[in-house]
Amino acid sequence: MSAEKNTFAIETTSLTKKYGNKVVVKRLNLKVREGEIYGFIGRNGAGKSTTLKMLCGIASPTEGEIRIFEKPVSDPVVRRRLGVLIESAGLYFHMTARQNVMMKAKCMGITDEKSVEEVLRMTGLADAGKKKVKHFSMGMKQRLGVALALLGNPDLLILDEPINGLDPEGIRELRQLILELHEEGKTILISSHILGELSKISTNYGIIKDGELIEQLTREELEEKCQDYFQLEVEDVKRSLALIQESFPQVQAEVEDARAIRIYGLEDGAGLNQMLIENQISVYASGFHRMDLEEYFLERMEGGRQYV
Ligand SMILES: Nc1ncnc2c1ncn2[C@@H]1O[C@H](COP(=O)(O)OP(=O)(O)OP(=O)(O)O)[C@@H](O)[C@H]1O
Repeated sequence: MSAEKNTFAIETTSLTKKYGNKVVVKRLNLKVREGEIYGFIGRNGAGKSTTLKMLCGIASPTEGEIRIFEKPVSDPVVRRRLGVLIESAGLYFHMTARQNVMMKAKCMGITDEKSVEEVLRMTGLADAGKKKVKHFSMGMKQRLGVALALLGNPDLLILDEPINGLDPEGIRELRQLILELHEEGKTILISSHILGELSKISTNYGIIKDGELIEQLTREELEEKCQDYFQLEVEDVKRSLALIQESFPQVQAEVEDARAIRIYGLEDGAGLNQMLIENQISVYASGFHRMDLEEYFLERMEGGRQYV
């Protein structure tokens, strides 16, 4: 993977957007370093698209500041370094892929045909021939949207939900393309609510909930958080917790629901079961689990667990 640098491709300070009285993006301090694939994750309506629109200059912030490559987003130099795929990619359905790309190239003042061929090749559309966009699969349309975003060879790509509507093959192709672009040194911000997919490519994550950035973390930090745990289903959660804390003071235990407890940092699962049984607690089920990334994100977006 390409090396991450220490300069910021995107940095926002207290970025806020209100629609009427509703605050949909709240004081966001988003930081994306050059060379990262930044997975921007949140449920539908969390504020992802609104944030991305502000980053691209499509929507104006109510408050706060945005810097792209350490310059204001309005700077024309910044505009040229930015490629964007947001919502409907602005495709002309009665035209072919090549005609669409040529049209956008013309609007951008790009006259050399090589650039057009290059983005078609990179997105696997060079052989789409005379087929009109209206006959394209969803995957082809998304790839064409990415091709348009790639015109002008931008250093930063902002892709809003590019996986939406793609079949597994389309997802695999897009993933491959994003990884190749990253290898070339591009910084990529990609939003999605499909967590499993993002976790296959992202080097960094930002989790947005109700307009607030509740966490930013690296892939390594995330993997560390997805540690093994021991899960117990017992008849008396409260008494079990007290007994666990007394007998295994080094572990961290948390209530999952009315019957289940999660224990981190435990090595001797059998010993813990034995201790509970000796104390007349019925253990219905127990075993070691590994939290996957999806589970972690869901818990963060649902407001976290209750630690004891
Ligand atoms: N132009 C607008 N006027 C009023 N409210 C809006 C407007 N655009 C978005 N919103 C509201 O802002 C909130 C955040 O929407 P946004 O589209 O940014 O979320 P999202 O995380 O991208 O979700 P989705 O994946 O569903 O697009 C939602 O409650 C939405 O209804």
